[in-house]
Amino acid sequence: MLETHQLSFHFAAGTPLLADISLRLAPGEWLGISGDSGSGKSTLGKLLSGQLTPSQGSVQVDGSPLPTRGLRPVQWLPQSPELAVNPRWRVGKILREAWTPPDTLMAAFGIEDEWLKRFPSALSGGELQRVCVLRALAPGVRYVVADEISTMLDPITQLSLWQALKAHAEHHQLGVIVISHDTALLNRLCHQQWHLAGGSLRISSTALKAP
Ligand SMILES: Nc1ncnc2c1ncn2[C@@H]1O[C@H](COP(=O)(O)OP(=O)(O)OP(=O)(O)O)[C@@H](O)[C@H]1O
Repeated sequence: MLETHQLSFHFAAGTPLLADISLRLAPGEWLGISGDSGSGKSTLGKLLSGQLTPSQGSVQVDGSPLPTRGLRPVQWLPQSPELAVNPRWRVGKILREAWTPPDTLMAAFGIEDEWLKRFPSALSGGELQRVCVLRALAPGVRYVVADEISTMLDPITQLSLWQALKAHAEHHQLGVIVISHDTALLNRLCHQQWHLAGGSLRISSTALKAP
């Protein structure tokens, strides 16, 4: 179970951006988060994955705090994949630094062998995004925060990315948080949906889908 307990956060000398956020996500469950631009969705994603430290409260996986070193059990996937990779490494090294995915998964995510020899700048944003999503699915990862990951993809690639992630998540009981402005996407994918406004999360879908 991924849980936050009364999580609060403010940037240095700022007013609180997030206040008393408590949420729970079970393995295999999908949770959607919407909210206006600047409401703090990406900041929440970074807190959940351990990339930022809460001002107050905690994030726990199965009752334990997030580890401070080694593999992060909660992976945050940002909208802009080029910010998440070393531009001086070839794509193959970027991917295999995390793990070596089986060929079937490479195919499911539409990743071509030939890309692995290139540098990130020689891939399109959508191609690099798929590499980054697959990189985040290394064994030991339990939860993924997908922060507007499909915004830059065409509709067909978008669909195949979500199908591949869904199949993998079902098989490995991965919990997924989808951050998006796209209500239709959240309705389609998520068991529960929350809306972030004024620093607080409110349930935005009363009709919770069965996981
Ligand atoms: N390092 C930082 N220092 C100070 N303020 C920051 C920092 N990073 C983000 N912010 C501010 O925190 C607020 C929330 O940012 P965040 O990126 O979490 O919003 P968001 O809801 O994800 O927005 P969007 O939908 O536009 O991506 C914004 O007002 C932003 O300017």
